[in-house]
Amino acid sequence: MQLQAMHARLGSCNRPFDRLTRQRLVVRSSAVSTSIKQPCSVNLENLGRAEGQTFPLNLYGGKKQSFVGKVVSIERLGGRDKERDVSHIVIDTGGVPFVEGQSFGVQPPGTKLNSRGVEVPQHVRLYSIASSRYGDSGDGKTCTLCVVRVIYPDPATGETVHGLCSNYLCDCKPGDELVMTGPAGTALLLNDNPWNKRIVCVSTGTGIAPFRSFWRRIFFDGINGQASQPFSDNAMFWLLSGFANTDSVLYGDELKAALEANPKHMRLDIALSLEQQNAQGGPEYVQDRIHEHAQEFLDLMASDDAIFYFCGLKRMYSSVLEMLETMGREHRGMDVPALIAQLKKSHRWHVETA
Ligand SMILES: Cc1cc2nc3c(=O)[nH]c(=O)nc-3n(C[C@H](O)[C@H](O)[C@H](O)COP(=O)(O)OP(=O)(O)OC[C@H]3O[C@@H](n4cnc5c(N)ncnc54)[C@H](O)[C@@H]3O)c2cc1C
Repeated sequence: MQLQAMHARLGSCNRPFDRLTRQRLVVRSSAVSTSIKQPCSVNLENLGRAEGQTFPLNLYGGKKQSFVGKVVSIERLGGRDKERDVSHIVIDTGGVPFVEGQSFGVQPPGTKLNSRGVEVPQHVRLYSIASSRYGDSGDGKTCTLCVVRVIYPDPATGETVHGLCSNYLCDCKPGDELVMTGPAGTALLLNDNPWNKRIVCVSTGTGIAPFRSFWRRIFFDGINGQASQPFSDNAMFWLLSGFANTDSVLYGDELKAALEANPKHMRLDIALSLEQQNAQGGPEYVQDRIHEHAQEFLDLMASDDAIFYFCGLKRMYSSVLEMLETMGREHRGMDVPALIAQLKKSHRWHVETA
């Protein structure tokens, strides 16, 4: 069904998680593992709660059953060389609810030996959900993952190592069934009224995945693929994202479309480390882009409403922190660590690093 028709049919009050109340959810699952029963029935009374929001949390996995997701489509996103091979994978979850900023777990097939030499199932890997709660098809039946294929030389032997789960996912085909867990995570939850907030997101590489769920939610979830709520005058979604080069930028066309449709409420800064130079003539990283907007960034940090989100590698976040401290000293003698502690306390500073 066309997205437009789907939205018209659903209406805003008939959406999957908007209408999620204390109810029992039945999800059909076909068996790919003997530990998974079908159909599985999940009691949604134990919802997560944080910052005044209620959301589904850890409905599947751990001591509970996993669920089975079915690959609907897989598309390669940018990155000509294999090292930056990223896949956009749409998965039919049967309607497992989630909210923007959460992750799903995927359990790759096979077993491994644990530290006691006992054969155990492979452990679950987490992947940020890159679609809004309604999925890219708008019917709340799918989620989208954005997965980079992990390939690296073993530091000891120099042999090429292929990450198990990322390669499994990047090689999957439509119709393949995945053992999944979740939804997990409360660190990056999008504020429940982003149309009335100033939201600043900083990412590198596939750290952009949860922020795609944000911009899908903010700009595309309404009828005709438009914003589903009116924006307040100063509402803003500002994405600062770092990639190696133009070819490896993820979701560039979609970001451009969102920017063109919402110039008053969206800002985009992309740093390309192999193509652009910072003020010192070195590679331009996302923290350099923050530095170029230092005054504005610090003003937002000192404001009483802006909300900050960071997602990417740990070293990206430490470089950003270092840069913010430098900026604080350069600009106003601001005590940036104290300010961040305050922002964290008021739930306006969210970090997820891997
Ligand atoms: C909350 C959360 C969200 C995540 N979201 C995403 C996402 O949206 N997209 C995504 O692609 N990934 C995401 N990840 C990472 C993902 O969970 C996996 O860790 C990743 O795909 C690697 O799993 P794998 O099974 O392929 O590799 P494994 O077989 O588990 O191998 C990975 C191991 O290799 C090591 N390693 C990796 N690269 C190198 C290197 N260059 N040199 C030396 N050692 C190395 C790692 O330290 C690790 O021990 C997320 C992680 C977390 C915690």
